[in-house]
Amino acid sequence: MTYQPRSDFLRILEERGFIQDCTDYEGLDAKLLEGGAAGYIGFDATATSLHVGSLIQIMMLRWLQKTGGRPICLMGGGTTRIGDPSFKDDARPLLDDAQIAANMAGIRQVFDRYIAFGDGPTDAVMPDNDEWLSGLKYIEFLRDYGRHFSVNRMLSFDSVKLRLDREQNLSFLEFNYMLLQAYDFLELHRRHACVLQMGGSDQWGNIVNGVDLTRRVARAEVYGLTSPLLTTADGRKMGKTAQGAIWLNAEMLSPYEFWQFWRNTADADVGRFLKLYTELPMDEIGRLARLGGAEINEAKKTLANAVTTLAHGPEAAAAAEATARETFEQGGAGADLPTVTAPAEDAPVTQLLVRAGLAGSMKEAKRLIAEGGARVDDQPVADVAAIVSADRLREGPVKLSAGKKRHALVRAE
Ligand SMILES: Nc1ncnc2c1ncn2[C@@H]1O[C@H](COP(=O)(O)OP(=O)(O)OP(=O)(O)O)[C@@H](O)[C@H]1O
Ligand SMILES: N[C@@H](Cc1ccc(O)cc1)C(=O)O
Repeated sequence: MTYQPRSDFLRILEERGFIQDCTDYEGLDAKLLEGGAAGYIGFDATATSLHVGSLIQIMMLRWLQKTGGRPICLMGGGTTRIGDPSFKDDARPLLDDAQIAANMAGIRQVFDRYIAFGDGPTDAVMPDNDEWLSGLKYIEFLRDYGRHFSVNRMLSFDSVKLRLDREQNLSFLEFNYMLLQAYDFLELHRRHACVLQMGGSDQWGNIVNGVDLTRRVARAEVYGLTSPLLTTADGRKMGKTAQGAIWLNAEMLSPYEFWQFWRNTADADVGRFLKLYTELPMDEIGRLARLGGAEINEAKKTLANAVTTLAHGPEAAAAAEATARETFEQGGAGADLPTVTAPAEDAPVTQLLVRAGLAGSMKEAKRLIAEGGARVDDQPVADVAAIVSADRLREGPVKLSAGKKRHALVRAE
């Protein structure tokens, strides 16, 4: 984008790499300069935690708060009952009300770490769209709002087009999702004077529809802003449906494993991740990202410490760093390693590797041993039939390793 924003919020978002697209960049900039703008991001309650993909969105809300705006963290209690089809190959499994409530409780805990909630002018609020969606009357909704949507246009958005092009089924239930998310924006505009909706770039279609609906119905100018999607090394969107999600909730991923994820960042991603996921000053990030050779590892530790401190607090970050130091630099077995239990009886190493999640199957475990990648208590395992004895298990936790970086402890039940 050639336009140079003047508002702190957009300047920071732009220089830190958060911006993919905006419905009206200059207009939004002018709105933000008035001060106190309310902006929202919606999160469906499809799991008990958010993950590093949605952390990009949380960081945007955090920057909005830091620069004087009002974050609205919208819980999708209502929309979760439909399931967003955007860029999804199949319909999402339908969750019941109890699951949705439990998921929302988990997600709330995540937010409390990043955003300040309350009644002050920049304090965040957390409404649930079930409040207004569950009471909608079908015919009234169609007459008042449905008439503003063009099916022709809805079908043109990439988020549903791919499913249609592949002739995969898109149910009418899912097709309605876009209308409901659009209606949320209008409702948040009415209730909280919300002027901005943000989200990952997969949300573009849903966001643009909300901007249009609010313009038509409330005759108000509101704005949409999307971020790039964080992808895995093989180019897939990182999310909770992707294998191996990096969760923000300590019950789903220990702070140690979380720390390790950042510590193992690819060299080329260090600068990008420091900008998106930490609040370190830009010149400091520039210096860290330029480090080469072995020194880049210091930058990765700085990244891991900063992101873990935000997610789990400074003590958890320090404990994770200490465990990593013990495990990798001194060859010990840190207490924070992921731990599984096993019966106190002789057990094949292959079975324990699978139990600890270090191998996906017995076949994979055997291959790991055959290739020399498995260790028990830091000693290489040479025999695919090797066992860990009951006595050894009773003595205390056994350390298992797969390659240099993946470790786990097995304790006797
Ligand atoms: N990898 C990612 N990079 C950037 N933003 C993301 C990423 N994954 C999700 N988001 C954004 O986080 C917000 C909340 O997403 P939500 O948690 O509801 O579902 P999801 O993670 O997209 O779902 P799933 O992982 O099941 O595909 C959305 O704005 C979405 O675009
Ligand atoms: N559709 C969004 C979640 C969302 C729900 C309701 C909204 O109003 C906005 C966003 C997602 O799947 O990530």
